[in-house]
Amino acid sequence: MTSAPSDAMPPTSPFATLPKAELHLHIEGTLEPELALELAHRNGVELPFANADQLRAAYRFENLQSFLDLYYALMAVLRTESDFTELAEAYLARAAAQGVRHAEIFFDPQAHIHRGVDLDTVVRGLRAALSGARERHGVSTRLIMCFLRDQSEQDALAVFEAARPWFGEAVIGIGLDSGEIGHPPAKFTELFRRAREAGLRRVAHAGEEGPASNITDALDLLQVERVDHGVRCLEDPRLVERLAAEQIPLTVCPLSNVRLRVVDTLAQHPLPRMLDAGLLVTVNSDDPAYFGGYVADNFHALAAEPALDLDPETLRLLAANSFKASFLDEEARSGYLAEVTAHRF
Ligand SMILES: Nc1ncnc2[nH]cnc12
Ligand SMILES: [Zn+2]
Repeated sequence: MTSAPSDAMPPTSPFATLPKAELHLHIEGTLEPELALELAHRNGVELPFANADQLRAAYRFENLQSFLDLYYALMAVLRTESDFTELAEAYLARAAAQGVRHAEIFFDPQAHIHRGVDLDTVVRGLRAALSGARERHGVSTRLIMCFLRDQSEQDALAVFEAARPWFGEAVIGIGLDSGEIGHPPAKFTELFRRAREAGLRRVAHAGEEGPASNITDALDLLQVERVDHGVRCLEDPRLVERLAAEQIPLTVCPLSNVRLRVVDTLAQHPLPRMLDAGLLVTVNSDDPAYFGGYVADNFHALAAEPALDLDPETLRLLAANSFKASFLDEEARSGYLAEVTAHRF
């Protein structure tokens, strides 16, 4: 049995030290096969994979849904507070080694609550890792609670209300993820209205597999401040003009787009066209354990693809964009931007 290919950069890659913010990262998508098997063993969860190589070999996806099926199934191994701490701690160590200085981390509360793991277990576990991340790893962090668009708005609202005690200090915003086709933003107007009222930041996956109109609707109906993926915006020239004029950030995930067949090959990725159109594009890893690379691996893969023709200054711009698009305050943002400017490739 062969393993799925990896897009990991060589240890000498200059992109490992380029300071960057990661704005599109599902913590559950950082569950590496080795940790999944260890947690399965510890928690008495049976998995149909005998070893990490067998599990990795299953990481070949036809589309978003075929990935999501495995992603949700493997979450069964995450049961206790310390499982979530271990998961987040492993991500932070990897992120630091990839030049990440700030991470706005997604988690999927419904995916845990629906299988009997309560919200406090998840948030307490994640917080135990994130609270000292600045000191231990040099990475500042925020949490963004994502809602599953293929579930009802009623269910989302119940979880939103239960999470209120965590708003502010622990959870700074909400997002919208999971299967995009057939689940348009219009389904979640009340959820996002409540989030606005509660002073939370707002992002949504849109224009990954779904049409460009999902991006327009996420902006108009949900008043999102950032769009996750957004690559299909290019199908609507008026939307592109608007995104450029308003400098609405797009958190693009190149290796994810290849693995989930949003694009056929990295050489055909629309990122250069998005930059040419004046869009505020950032580079992110999405679900790095499943897609063959973390965020610096994404930078490295882009730089190594001749057809994309991205020079080092463009890659520096992408790193600068990641801080501009973050929810950091002005002072922190300008400190990080100065570090990006000073970076030597
Ligand atoms: N790429 C993706 N799109 C939608 N939902 C997700 N959940 C985790 N990764 C996702
Ligand atoms: Zn995502």
